[in-house]
Amino acid sequence: MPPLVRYRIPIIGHTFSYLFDSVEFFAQCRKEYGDIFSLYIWGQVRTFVGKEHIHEVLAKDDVFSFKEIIRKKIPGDAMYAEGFGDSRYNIMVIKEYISKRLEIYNERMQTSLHSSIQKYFGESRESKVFHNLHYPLNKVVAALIANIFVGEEEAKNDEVIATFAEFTSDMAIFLAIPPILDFIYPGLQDYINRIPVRLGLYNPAAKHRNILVKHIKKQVDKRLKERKVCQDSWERPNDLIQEFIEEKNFDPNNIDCAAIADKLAFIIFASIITTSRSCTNAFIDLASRPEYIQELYEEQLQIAKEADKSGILPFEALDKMKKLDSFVKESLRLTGDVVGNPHLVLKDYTFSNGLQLPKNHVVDLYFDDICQDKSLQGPNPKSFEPFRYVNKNSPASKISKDFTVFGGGKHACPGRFIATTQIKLFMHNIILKYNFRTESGKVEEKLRIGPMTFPSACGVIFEKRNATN
Ligand code: HEM
Repeated sequence: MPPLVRYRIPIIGHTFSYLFDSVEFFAQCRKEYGDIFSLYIWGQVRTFVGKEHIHEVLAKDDVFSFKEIIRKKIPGDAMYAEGFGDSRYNIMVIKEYISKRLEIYNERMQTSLHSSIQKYFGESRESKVFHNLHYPLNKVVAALIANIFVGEEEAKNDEVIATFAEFTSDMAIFLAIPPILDFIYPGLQDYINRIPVRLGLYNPAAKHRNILVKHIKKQVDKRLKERKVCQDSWERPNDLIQEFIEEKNFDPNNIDCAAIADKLAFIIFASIITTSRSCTNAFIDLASRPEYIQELYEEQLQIAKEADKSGILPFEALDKMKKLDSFVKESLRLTGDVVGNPHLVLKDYTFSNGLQLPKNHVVDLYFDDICQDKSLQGPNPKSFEPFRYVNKNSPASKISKDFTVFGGGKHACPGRFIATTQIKLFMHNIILKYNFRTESGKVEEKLRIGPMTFPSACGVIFEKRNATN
């Protein structure tokens, strides 16, 4: 078994150090116990795996499962007939229906971004201070993703954008409840959390599901009717609804819009807050370091020459944002989560170094051990070096042994291409349009809750650029 780090207070074990001193505490454990060690947290022994063995966890999906942890924590099975759906199908949807067709969505994503930036940040030449930028940026990303999932028309509806924006945080309540009852019996908290959902007393998904069903029904009815009338001259809409309508098992005589809404649920859950959080972090990381804005601005100005009259860039222009891509990747690398991405052990397992784990054990990845390691990241791994990846053939969407923000192995995030595309497009536009800096004039740190981080709620000063600055 992995070594259990010494602790003094029975029952509480390492819970306090995990919650209130995670950065130093994990570094100390790593130094004393090596790259695999166990801690006693919330009444349970959990194992943390560092850089030498993280890839074993990510590669062996017959042994380690992230999805099973989500299933245990979020009662998707009690809210949806099919739970959170079949993960192979979810991956296929993202790869085949979205990533391979990103070019088709290019113009729409940019148009959506232009209007969202205008809506939330405005055209005024006077400087303005915005606080808590994660809130508007979550809506910006929600509108972008809704556009691809339910189409251009429905994505303009505020109700739809609100559902896309709020779905994950409403569901994440189950992840946010501290598992205090696990001190009494491991797993008790998840069991109790499920009860009100099973009894039909509480269901955070219900409101969003109804909204999705209403808008999907409107589109499906409209499209089937128009296709019949227009026949060959009908212009096929591009979005996930249309993809689902064209699947073999879709029956136009027995349309189940709830089933279509349920197909979207997990993908909405996985896509929006992850992307908006990273987008907000990248933006505040740059506002914190205004000395890099000019260099990035010059790159964006050069690329903007390829835009058409409406300011839409060709899809290939994204590949030319070399410095911006590196900046985004550095921001992702320094997200600041010390540990995370828990996996359930599905069967007894022996690591390549001989340490053994029993079935049903939980293993977390020790991210800092990769993200802040000199041998993997090069000199000054703790400092933010925005152009670290320029000319390294290492784009932000690339998973590798030294970059596990999108996981790795078979279950590496299939949405990473769309996520990085959206973050870069947002940053490109915001850099071209505004000058910005933190209100404090300092580097703003993320909000830390235990080993996890959230975007800073700090003030950022926006000033609309003149044509000359
Ligand atoms: C910056 C944004 C994002 C980050 C940091 C992120 C991170 C991750 C990570 C670490 C995993 C791996 C979990 C594992 O180890 O099994 C994952 C899986 C997943 N992500 Fe993302 N993600 C992001 C955006 C997206 C987007 C935009 C989508 C959808 C369009 C998406 C869909 C998924 C799905 C469906 C899975 C599960 C894959 C599977 O079961 O094999 N993600 N993501």
